[in-house]
Amino acid sequence: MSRRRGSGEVGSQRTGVGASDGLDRGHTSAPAGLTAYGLGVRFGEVVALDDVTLEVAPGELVAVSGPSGAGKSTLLSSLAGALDPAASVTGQVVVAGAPVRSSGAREATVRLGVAVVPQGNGLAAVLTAAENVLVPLLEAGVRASEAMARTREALEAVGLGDSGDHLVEELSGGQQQRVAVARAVAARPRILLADEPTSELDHANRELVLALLQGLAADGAAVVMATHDLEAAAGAVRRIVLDEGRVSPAP
Ligand SMILES: Nc1ncnc2c1ncn2[C@@H]1O[C@H](COP(=O)(O)OP(=O)(O)OP(=O)(O)O)[C@@H](O)[C@H]1O
Repeated sequence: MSRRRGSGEVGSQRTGVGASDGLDRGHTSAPAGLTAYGLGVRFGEVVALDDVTLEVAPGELVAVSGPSGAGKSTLLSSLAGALDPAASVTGQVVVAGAPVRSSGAREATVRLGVAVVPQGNGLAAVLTAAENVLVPLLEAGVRASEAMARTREALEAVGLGDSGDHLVEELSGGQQQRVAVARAVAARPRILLADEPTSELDHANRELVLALLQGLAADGAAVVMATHDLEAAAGAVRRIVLDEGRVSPAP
C-alpha cells in the first residue's frame, strides 16, 4: 500500500527523532515508559506514519494492529531507534524521559533498556539458540555467570530449555521466534517492542509467549506488540489500530 504525501503534511520540519544534531532535549519532563509525540515517518513520497501520538506507561501491554502496510513495523522501529536511515522523520520519541534518535538503536538498547523482537526474528542463523541469547547480554556488560543463568532461564521460559545448543538454522520457524522472545526477555528490558511475536506459533506457544509479555509488563516494563492476531491482541490491556499510518479508534 502506498500513500502519497500531500502538501503541508509530514516532513515540513525535522525535529526530535529525526533531528540530525543528536538528542533533542525538548521533552525531558516526559513520564517513565514510552511516548511518541506527533510521529511522522516518510519514505520518499510514501507516508508510513502520520502524526501518531502514543503513550505507554510502565506496566502496560499495548497491542498495535491494523492491515498490512498500515505502519506497525515502522512504528516499532521508530520507537526502537532502528528506522531505515533513508526515512525522514518528524515528531519525537521519548523513552524513560530521554529522547530517542531514529537511528539510535544501540543507545536505546544499552542506555534506555529497550529490547526488540523484530519481525523475522533477527537471529544469527549460524549461532546456537543459547549463543543468540547470551551474546547480546555479554555485549551489554552483564557478568558471564549471570548472563548464562539468564540465558538458561529465558530459554526454559519459552519451552526451549533442551534446545540451547541447537543451531538456529536447525530450528523450526516457531522455535526461532521463541528464541527471539527469549533473547528479549533475558535482557530484562524497561521497554519491550515485539513485532508479530506470535505469528509462527501454535495456540499453546502463543499463550506461553503472551504470558511472558504480560509478566514483563506486570514487573513494570512498557510493552508494545504489533500483531495481526486478534487473539494475541486480546491479551493486551489496550489496543490501538493503525490504518494508513494514522491511529484510528479500536473497533
Ligand atoms: N525501508 C522502507 N523503505 C521504503 N518504504 C518502506 C520502508 N519500510 C516501510 N515502508 C513502507 O511504509 C509503509 C508501512 O510499512 P510497515 O512495514 O510499517 O507496515 P506494517 O503495518 O508493519 O505491514 P505488515 O503488517 O505487512 O508487516 C508501507 O507502505 C511500506 O511499503
